[in-house]
Amino acid sequence: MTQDELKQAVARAALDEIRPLLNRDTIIGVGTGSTANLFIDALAEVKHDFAGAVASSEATAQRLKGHGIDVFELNHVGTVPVYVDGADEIDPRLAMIKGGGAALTREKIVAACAERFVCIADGSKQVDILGGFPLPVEVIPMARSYVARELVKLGADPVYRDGVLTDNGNRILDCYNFLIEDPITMEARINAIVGVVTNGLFAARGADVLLIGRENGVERITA
Ligand SMILES: O=C(CO)[C@H](O)[C@H](O)COP(=O)(O)O
Repeated sequence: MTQDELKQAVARAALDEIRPLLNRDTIIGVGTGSTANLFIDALAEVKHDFAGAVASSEATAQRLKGHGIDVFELNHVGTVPVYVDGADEIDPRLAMIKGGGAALTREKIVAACAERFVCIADGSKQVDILGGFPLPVEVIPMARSYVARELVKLGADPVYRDGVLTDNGNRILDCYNFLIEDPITMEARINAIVGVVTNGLFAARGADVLLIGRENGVERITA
């Protein structure tokens, strides 16, 4: 199976996972990226069975609206019963690196407002230790150099993601050569640097359910 087929399989499995939660008042939290896009396409098939969605990025909002799914502002919704999103890496405790698509801050906000986080990923995303994928850090533009120097002190090799502006008008530093033994502690340490908006470690609030796509089918793992 190709990586796209594995992503397709987990997107459909996510629809089955959330189907029992759907009623005409249900608002779903929806993530960003190629796997989340396939989930949105699957969700469109049942769009008359729920109220709408909260989007974790402008791109996701556009895709949802393109399917005729209503998009709600998070401030008007409060909590959502479930948030479905992909990941760049996920470890055995279901801590993740996210933000390859630069949507990490809004993703983390919607995830924080969700009762359950369902992560959908192909098998290539599963790792023992996070950090093979460069950890994204969203920074206030004027703090970029300062934050980079602080990240070096933590052991990372930060690289400015040239030409990328987040939906929040900020910049991204990607931390290379940075294996993360203790994701909960590192998430907090990076977030404590002045000028950091947030980082792509989703560890304090990781996934509750992982639907992982492999050659022999989709495996469901709970935290
Ligand atoms: O965090 C993300 C975007 O900011 C995505 O969830 C992550 O990059 C995975 O993307 P894909 O499903 O395309 O592999």
